[in-house]
This record gives sequence, C-alpha cells and structure tokens, in this order.
Amino acid sequence: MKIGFIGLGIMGKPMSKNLVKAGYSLVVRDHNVSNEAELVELGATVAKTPKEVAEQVDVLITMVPNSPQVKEVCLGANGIIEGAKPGLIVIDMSSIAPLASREVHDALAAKGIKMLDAPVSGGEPKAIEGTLSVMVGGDKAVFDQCYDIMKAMAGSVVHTGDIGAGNVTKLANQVIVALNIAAMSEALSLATKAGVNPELVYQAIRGGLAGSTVLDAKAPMVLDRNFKPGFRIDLHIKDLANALDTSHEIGAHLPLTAAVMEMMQALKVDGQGTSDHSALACYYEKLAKVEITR
Ligand SMILES: NC(=O)c1ccc[n+]([C@@H]2O[C@H](COP(=O)([O-])OP(=O)(O)OC[C@H]3O[C@@H](n4cnc5c(N)ncnc54)[C@H](O)[C@@H]3O)[C@@H](O)[C@H]2O)c1
Ligand SMILES: O=C(O)[C@H](O)CO
Repeated sequence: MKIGFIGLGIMGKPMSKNLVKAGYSLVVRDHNVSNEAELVELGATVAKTPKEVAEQVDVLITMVPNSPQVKEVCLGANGIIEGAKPGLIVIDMSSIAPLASREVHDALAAKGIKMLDAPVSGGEPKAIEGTLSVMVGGDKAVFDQCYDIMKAMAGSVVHTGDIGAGNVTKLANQVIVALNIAAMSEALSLATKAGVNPELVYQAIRGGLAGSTVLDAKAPMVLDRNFKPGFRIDLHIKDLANALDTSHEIGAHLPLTAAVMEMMQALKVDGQGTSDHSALACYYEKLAKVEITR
C-alpha cells in the first residue's frame, strides 16, 4: 500500500520514518524541502504539491501546524482534493480546531474522499519510539481500515467518536498538559524561593501522588535549563486558543486554561514563542526572581 505524508517537521519526520520501518512505501512533501532529504535516503519519493501526492497514494497523512495549513493542503490550489484517486483516505494527524476538521471532512466527502481526524500525544521522544497515543474521530469502518497504519506509529490508537472527536480529545489533552506544566512550575518556584533544592523536591515527589508523565518529561528540562523544542510555546498557544474558542462555542468554562494562556502569551511577547513549553517555568522565575536549576 502507498502512503502519502505531508508535513515532515519535529513530529512528522519520525512518524513517517516509522511507517517506512513498518514496510510501507511513502510519497512525501514538506514546504521546507530540506526536511524531505532524510526520507528520500530511506527510499521515499517526493512530490511537489499535495495534489501530486494524492494522485499516487491510497492513504494520505497530514501533520502540519494548524487549521489554516490543513485547509490549504486539503482544499487549496493544488490541494489533495484536486488529485485524489477514488477511495482515497486522508488521516489528518495535526492538532487543529474540531470545527475545522468537520469542515474539511465535509468538503472532501463531497468529492468522495474519506477523512479521519487523528491527532497525537507523546511529543518527539514518543514519535521517535513509535509509541504515540493517537485519538481518532471519524467513521468507525474507516478507523478499522486505517488502524494498522496508525498503530505503526503508536502505542495506543483509540476511536473517540465522529469526525472532530479526535481533536476535541486532543484539546482536553492540551489543557491537562498546560495546566500540569504550570502547576509544576509554580511548585518548583515555591521550593526554590524557600531555599530547598528543586532537584531534590522533584526526586522526592515523583513517585507520589504529584508524580506524572508531564513532571517526568518536563522537570528535568527545566532543571537542565534545556528549552529546545520539543513542543513550541507558540503551538501550545494555538491549542489553548482552539480550546477557548471551542469552549465559547459550546458554553463550557475553562478559567485555568485562560490563565495559563495569558502566561504563555507573556512569554511569547518576551521572545520565547519558539522555546519548549517547559519554558513556562521562566514566567514564574521572573516574578519570584529565582532560577529553578540543579
Ligand atoms: N512537537 C510536539 O511535541 C507535538 C506533539 C503532538 C502534536 N503536535 C502537533 O503536531 C503538528 C505538527 O507539529 P510539529 O511540532 O511537528 O511542528 P513543526 O513546525 O516542526 O512541523 C510542521 C511541518 O509542516 C510543514 N508545513 C507547514 N505548512 C505546510 C504546507 N502547507 N505544506 C507542506 N508542509 C507544510 C512545515 O514546513 C513543517 O516542517 C501540530 O499540529 C502540533 O500541534 C506536536
Ligand atoms: O501531548 C503532547 O504531546 C504535547 O502536549 C504536544 O501536543
């Protein structure tokens, strides 16, 4: 089976490499052509536009930043919609607004193209390991057809509902991750200001109730002063904006998300939008006049 992969950034590159490892033959495309080279070395071929990718494949995965890029790749000039073979399935694995997933799905469906929204969690390390968590919205029969492809990049692949449900699940994930990083930063700045070594605080609490995947992934980055992304603050702002917009549309209430969004915006204004989201700790450090380090 031939698979297309559009968007070979921090996540898309290792994810597509795992598809090659699993024996799939790939046609790839990225705005930034230098990102294509490593896949070509592994035997993938390159197409110049999403339309050209769609002409050659049975399943096409997209992994681009946000809703406008997914719309451009799927529905824009030289987009997937212009080149799709009959029966093409699009799996959008980007984290985007659920409403945008439904709009793109409906536009593709009008041309007979099927689509799942299947965002992921686990970051670059799990993308490399092939142990991502995939949360999927869309028709269950299409999900079943694509399960093995998604599993080649993942530890778990869960169908959470109709189209858009994958991205609703991802927004929930992003709220939990953002609030956890804020809680960790708040706690470690308190300990540091109180004169207790934050490394020892981390070691003491990580096995207790305050322990978490986020704490283990992000506290060492803060303690090492390593804010290389990973997951950029500007992408997390995008997700929290999508969560807040969605909550306003449906009448949910996200006061903690709104507060953390403001902190991330302040860091972005300060020039840290391209740092890893663990740099949220710097917001607290600046106010408390401390550095959380080993
Ligand atoms: N980095 C993470 O830890 C992480 C984890 C889970 C989910 N995500 C989500 O995955 C998606 C990708 O994130 P990333 O960190 O890999 O971002 P990235 O910026 O590293 O990669 C995005 C890639 O898409 C390409 N691109 C953008 N527009 C394009 C277009 N129109 N046509 C072709 N290529 C295009 C860019 O050149 C880039 O290589 C985002 O939605 C993000 O929120 C990221
Ligand atoms: O869950 C994750 O992998 C991060 O929050 C980035 O989306």
